[in-house]
Amino acid sequence: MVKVGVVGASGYTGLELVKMLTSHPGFELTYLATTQGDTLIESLHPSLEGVITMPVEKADVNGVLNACDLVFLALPHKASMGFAKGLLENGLKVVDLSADYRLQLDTYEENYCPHEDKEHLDEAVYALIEYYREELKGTDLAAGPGCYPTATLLGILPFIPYLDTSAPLFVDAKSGVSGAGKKLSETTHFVTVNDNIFAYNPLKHRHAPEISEKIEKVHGVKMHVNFVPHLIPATRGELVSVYATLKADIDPLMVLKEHYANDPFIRIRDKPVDIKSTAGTHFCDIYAAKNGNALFVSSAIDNLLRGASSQALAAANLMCGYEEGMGIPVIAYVP
Ligand SMILES: NC(=O)C1=CN([C@@H]2O[C@H](COP(=O)(O)OP(=O)(O)OC[C@H]3O[C@@H](n4cnc5c(N)ncnc54)[C@H](OP(=O)(O)O)[C@@H]3O)[C@@H](O)[C@H]2O)C=CC1
Ligand SMILES: CC(=O)N[C@@H](CCC(=O)OP(=O)(O)O)C(=O)O
Repeated sequence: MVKVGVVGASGYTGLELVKMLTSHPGFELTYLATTQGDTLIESLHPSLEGVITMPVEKADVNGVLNACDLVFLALPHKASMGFAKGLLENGLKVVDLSADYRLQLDTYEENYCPHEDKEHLDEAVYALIEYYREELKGTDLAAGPGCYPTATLLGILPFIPYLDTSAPLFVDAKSGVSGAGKKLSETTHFVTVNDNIFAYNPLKHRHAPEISEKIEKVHGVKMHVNFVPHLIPATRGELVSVYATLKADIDPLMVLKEHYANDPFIRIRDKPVDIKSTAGTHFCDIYAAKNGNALFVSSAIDNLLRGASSQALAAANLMCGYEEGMGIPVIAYVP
């Protein structure tokens, strides 16, 4: 068994990791931490009462090094790299869910803050599983993609060779409120979100440069991404609609089916996709259609799982020589 820990265990993605790791056949959960510690996991998450009992420590690099072979960092940006540095220097395997190791240095510093661990940034593998599977098998540092970039890239990457790259690319994304993490804010307040839907940070969200950078890395094509996220009155789930212009006469569903023929966690749908069918799972459901040269691609994921924790777990599986799908959830919360 590989010994694993979760730092940030009180948060939403931390909880999802604990839920999956409790019954994972190849990983033994040996360390849990938050900023304060001194509690039990079932006290932080009463839903775990009767399922698992385990102490939660105050987060500490030496504590992780003594207890774990691999650690998941479910921490906010900036906090993560401060913590990861000491672990990586000591040879620990790290799967980071924040943005700290996702981007090349200039993109990161333009959109976040000065980087505090430049030394390890180049070693990080972007954990968009279907595109970086082989690299993940050989790395000690996986960087979990953002939830919106995950759904967007899985939908649009197969089409990049067929797009008119001089035409605008629009990404219209909708997310459940858990995408914002557990901290309280006016934007995520019940009264703001209930019976409501609204765009936020239109055309200037930090995930647009992440999507552009990864399109360029995979296809060598520079594309400006017009990205508009919306908040919807749902707890979890993300639906991304991409509007693009084709330069070639293709059958969109055939392109998707051929591209993902060997990817068991991508489901190509013949009808428009919905969030509920992926809630609680690692699946990304994708649908596409065209009208002349107008292309519509729609993808749905669970932001907490495929958008964060199950994608992190799939990366950890590959980093430890396990099957990608080991312990990965596939049964949706339906109805
Ligand atoms: N929510 C989502 O859908 C997605 C989230 N992510 C990323 O995953 C990461 C975690 O997100 P999420 O779980 O939603 O966030 P939450 O705010 O729900 O949880 C973050 C947790 O980190 C803990 N924490 C904060 N600072 C520190 C620190 N210095 N040391 C130890 N623990 C700390 C907090 O615990 P406490 O205050 O109790 O100590 C908190 O519980 C973020 O980087 C986020 O951007 C990525 C993709 C999707
Ligand atoms: C609904 C909501 O607020 N979502 C978050 C994105 C969450 C996520 O994937 O991403 P990071 O790891 O990059 O924070 C946002 O718009 O900032």
